[in-house]
Amino acid sequence: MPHLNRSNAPFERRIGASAPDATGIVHLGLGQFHRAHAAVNTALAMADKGGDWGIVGVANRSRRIIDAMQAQDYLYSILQLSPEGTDVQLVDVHRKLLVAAEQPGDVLAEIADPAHKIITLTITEKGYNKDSATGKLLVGNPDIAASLAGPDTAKAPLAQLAWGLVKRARESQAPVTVLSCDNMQSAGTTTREMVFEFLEAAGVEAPVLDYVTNQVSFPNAMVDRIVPGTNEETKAQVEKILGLRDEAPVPAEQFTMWVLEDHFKAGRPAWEAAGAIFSEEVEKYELVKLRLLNGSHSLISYLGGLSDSPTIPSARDKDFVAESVRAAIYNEYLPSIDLPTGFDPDAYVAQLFHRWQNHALGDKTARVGSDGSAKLLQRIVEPAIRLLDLGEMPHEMALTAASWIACVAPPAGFDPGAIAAEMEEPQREALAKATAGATGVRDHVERIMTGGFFPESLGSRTEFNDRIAELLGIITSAGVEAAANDALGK
Ligand SMILES: NC(=O)c1ccc[n+]([C@@H]2O[C@H](COP(=O)([O-])OP(=O)(O)OC[C@H]3O[C@@H](n4cnc5c(N)ncnc54)[C@H](O)[C@@H]3O)[C@@H](O)[C@H]2O)c1
Ligand SMILES: O=P(O)(O)OC[C@@H](O)[C@@H](O)[C@H](O)[C@H](O)CO
Repeated sequence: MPHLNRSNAPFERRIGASAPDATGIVHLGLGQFHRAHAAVNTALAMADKGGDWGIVGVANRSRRIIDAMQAQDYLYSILQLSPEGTDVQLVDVHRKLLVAAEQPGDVLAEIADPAHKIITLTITEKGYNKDSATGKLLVGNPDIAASLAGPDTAKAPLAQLAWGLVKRARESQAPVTVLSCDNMQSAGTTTREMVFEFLEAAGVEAPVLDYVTNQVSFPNAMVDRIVPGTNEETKAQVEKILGLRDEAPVPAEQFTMWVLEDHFKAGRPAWEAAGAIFSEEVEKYELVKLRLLNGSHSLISYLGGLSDSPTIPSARDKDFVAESVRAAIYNEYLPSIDLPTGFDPDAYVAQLFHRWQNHALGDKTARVGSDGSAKLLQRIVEPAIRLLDLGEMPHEMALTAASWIACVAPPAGFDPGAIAAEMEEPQREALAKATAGATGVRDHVERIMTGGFFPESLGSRTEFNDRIAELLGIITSAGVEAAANDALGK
């Protein structure tokens, strides 16, 4: 089977125009989501309105995607999977690819290059190194600590960004925009805070701080498209449709949404031509998405993981999962959000349930359930505290926490099974250490909730910890469906 490249790529499958050779964007975190979201929007914007917005893509450590894309003249496929059908489209928007671990100096030089007007990020929630308990930069994190000494030591992506901005400040002072495309509340503001804390901890000179204050913007943005991991089946499906071998395709649902603040210091692609929405209510959209979609997604993944559902749609098909998610959304998440103007929550929720039923996409519960310690902070803390303050018990937030604990930090003697074992959890070891020798399920929960994994404002709520422990006890003794029914008051 011939490999995809520029000479054999079918023109009619191309998304938008080919990018020009000139690059205007540097992207850190060349993973699945960037390639199916910002890259696609940028190609579409340039097809309609032009601009020198080719992308320099930076992978963190692995050469896998880069080697495959380079062998294909930077082209790759989006395998769009939905109940309505399957389609392949080709993206041609990257013009240079780097691996940060191998070319750290080159990454800083690309960030500092005045031709580059936007630095986009998908470095994952944990990549911001924000302390769960204090909200401050984790200066003690080994990668951050090692990166503080100087630009040559920059290991973490956040540090590469910060040292790249220092280089830019010292060389050209050219204005630039840093655009986080990660699932975080106040994503831009958070990025700015972490960058500033890093620069202050590194002791950089005052003019650099002035430059970042005045010449670098950090707009907030809400990003949305369900983009699972690639596997051999993805490649086989693309091959069948295209008649070409693509080693770097990305599966994705059809739905896509991007809401951004229009605060760009040095211009931007005409993303509105691709359907992006520019709004001053972005933080409200972020909350809607992080709670209704991502918060529910976490709950589906942990309930699914504990009931042998390998995919989100197979979990969502279970009545007790669907009922739990509806209760979480309508009783606990929605009342916690000041909705954007004109927003129709029922239509949004109906659309979510439809998206979660996408068996063709087959998004994995293990993917969605990964990194829970970084993600649940964005999702359950405020809605839980809100209800507790009103004297009500947030049963579904407690169920989310209990099922997460059951999956990644199970009490002694409980085996959550193979799907839970597949979930990546950066705090797995720390959680195991914190709970070692716990005297029972209540003590186990107490050690997690007060162990620095959650802010004290939630961890200190005894009544919430009691409820988590009750539900965790039911999960371990009678199973997750029984716990979900208990949370539903059945
Ligand atoms: N996949 C989705 O459905 C989706 C949807 C919306 C938003 N997002 C956001 O995009 C992020 C990345 O998702 P993805 O699907 O591209 O994942 P991915 O695993 O394909 O890519 C993650 C990228 O992040 C970087 N990274 C990984 N671990 C890191 C670490 N410990 N520190 C710093 N950087 C690290 C790597 O460079 C990697 O290329 C998510 O965490 C989320 O915030 C994803
Ligand atoms: O990407 P994460 O790791 O923040 O969360 C997992 C999923 O909820 C998420 O990837 C969704 O698929 C995505 O946020 C949809 O836009």
